[in-house]
Amino acid sequence: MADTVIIYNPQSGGGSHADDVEDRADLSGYAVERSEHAGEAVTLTQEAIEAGYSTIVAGGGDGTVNEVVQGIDRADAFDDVTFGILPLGTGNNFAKQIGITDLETAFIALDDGVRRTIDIGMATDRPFVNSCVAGLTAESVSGTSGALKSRIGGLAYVLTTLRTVTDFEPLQLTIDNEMSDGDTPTWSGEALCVVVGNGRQFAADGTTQANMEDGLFEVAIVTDVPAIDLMSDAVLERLFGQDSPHIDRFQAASVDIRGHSSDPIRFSVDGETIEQRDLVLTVRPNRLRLVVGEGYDPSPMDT
Ligand SMILES: Nc1ncnc2c1ncn2[C@@H]1O[C@H](COP(=O)(O)OP(=O)(O)OP(=O)(O)O)[C@@H](O)[C@H]1O
Repeated sequence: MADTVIIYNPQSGGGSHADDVEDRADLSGYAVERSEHAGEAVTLTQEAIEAGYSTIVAGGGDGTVNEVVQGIDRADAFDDVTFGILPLGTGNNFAKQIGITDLETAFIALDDGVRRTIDIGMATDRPFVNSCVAGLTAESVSGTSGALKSRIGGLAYVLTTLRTVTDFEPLQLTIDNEMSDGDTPTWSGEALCVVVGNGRQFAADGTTQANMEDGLFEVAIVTDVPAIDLMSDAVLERLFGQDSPHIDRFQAASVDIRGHSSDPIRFSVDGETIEQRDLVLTVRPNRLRLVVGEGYDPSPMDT
């Protein structure tokens, strides 16, 4: 039996890749399981693990990545399997961050590439690889310019959302953090959004890469936005770039977010929306064994 299975979403990225995927998978001797409806990749992953596959590949976009990671978690198999990605979605945001830029690169990495073991985040009992955003969510991902992203990192996604939102009520929050030195500071106040990043695009120091193997989240609290025209990238960069007075940035091993109002807060956990008043986010250090591309630099902050 093959030891690698591709959990394939034929609808991702608008479809039309089925033949390429099946042919190329055949060449490498990988099995393919197609999902037939949203959410099915979770159960297909659990079944594949039960059947004995040791490398589980999400063939799709960020939604499929999310479902396969949920499946690995539900099978309690982080210690047993390696996770890979074929970037077949529209955005492929997470795949790009780990050097998996296109289909052929992905197959080369699966066949013979580097494996790293990265941190994952837990939003209570829901695993995430990229981010959890409270408040404003990154709805305008497609409208985010690459240039702005390369200058202010993953926050660019959230901040360009500000252009489409006119009446967003700030959240009243208390946030308890556990820092790497054991300190547990509390933040309390009004925030437009809180971005808890695990992925490489959420860099604490304003660069575009964060370390995904350091056991820490990169946290950014956007505290206020001046009432000026945000349409130009230059304005966003000036307001929210390095040392911005409008953002508090820090690293933490756990983040406990509690709303002051009785209304629930909207959280986007790797793109899935949940609504609740409180949420505890913890890092599970070095938890997910991952197939990465050549562009993946394990500790970009140190270079
Ligand atoms: N057979 C299917 N038919 C319809 N929807 C499906 C099917 N299989 C999976 N899905 C759903 O499609 C959603 C979107 O897929 P996915 O994220 O893989 O691609 P995408 O949206 O094109 O890419 P990205 O998220 O990277 O922009 C997933 O959340 C999944 O639940």
